[in-house]
Amino acid sequence: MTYTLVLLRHGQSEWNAKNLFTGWVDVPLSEQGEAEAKRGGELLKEEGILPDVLHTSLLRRAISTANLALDKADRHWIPVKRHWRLNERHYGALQGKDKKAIRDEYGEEKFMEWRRSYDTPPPPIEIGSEFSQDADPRYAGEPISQSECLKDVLERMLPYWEDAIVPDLKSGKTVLVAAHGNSLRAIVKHLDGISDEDIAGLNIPTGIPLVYELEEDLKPVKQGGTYLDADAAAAAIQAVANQGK
Ligand SMILES: O=C(O)[C@@H](CO)OP(=O)(O)O
Repeated sequence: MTYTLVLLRHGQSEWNAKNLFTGWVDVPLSEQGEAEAKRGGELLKEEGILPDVLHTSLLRRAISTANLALDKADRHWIPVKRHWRLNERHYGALQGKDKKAIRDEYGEEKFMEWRRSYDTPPPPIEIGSEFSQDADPRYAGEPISQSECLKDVLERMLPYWEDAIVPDLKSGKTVLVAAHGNSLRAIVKHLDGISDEDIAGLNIPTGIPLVYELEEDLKPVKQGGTYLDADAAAAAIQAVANQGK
């Protein structure tokens, strides 16, 4: 028997459209992002991949995407679990900054190190500043960060993966995880056993379901899983890679 896991990055957000570093800032979907989310749900329905349970981050772009997609798939009624451990990577002092402006100011190498290196976090965000989450009640009492690299994301995501997602998979449920570019990169790195170096080259497109069939030991039947719209995914992956240029 295999287990079915569907990973869904939120549709385009208003800040994706403006090319701003977002991280934990809770921005809404753009109109295009809403359309992507609905299309994601239609793809699930067309393929007959119908989630039994939903896991989301605490950020509205993931929550809204899941709601729109599941409504299209007639699965709006399934149980939901949410956790900050599925949030986007905390982008530290870069949150709210224009990607191209940061690239122009610091150069391509530093820009890519902050965006995609496995273990170099951006500079920490100042407590109390406009785009900091330190006073946000949804994180009260939680060990939240002031900046994260992908390694940090993987380490804070794994307890939730093991304690909440794996049990749902092992009970035979089709599991939908609606989350973010970098929290999903962490899950994919873990599932596919991607090296710290190679993960830098992996980007996840917005709004296109990525389906993994997993063996009993949770190894993917097919490395990299399957995007339900492969052509759209290839184009959208390139667009993410080109951000800031
Ligand atoms: O700004 C962000 O939070 C993320 C995702 O949109 O960007 P990047 O792809 O540059 O890691």
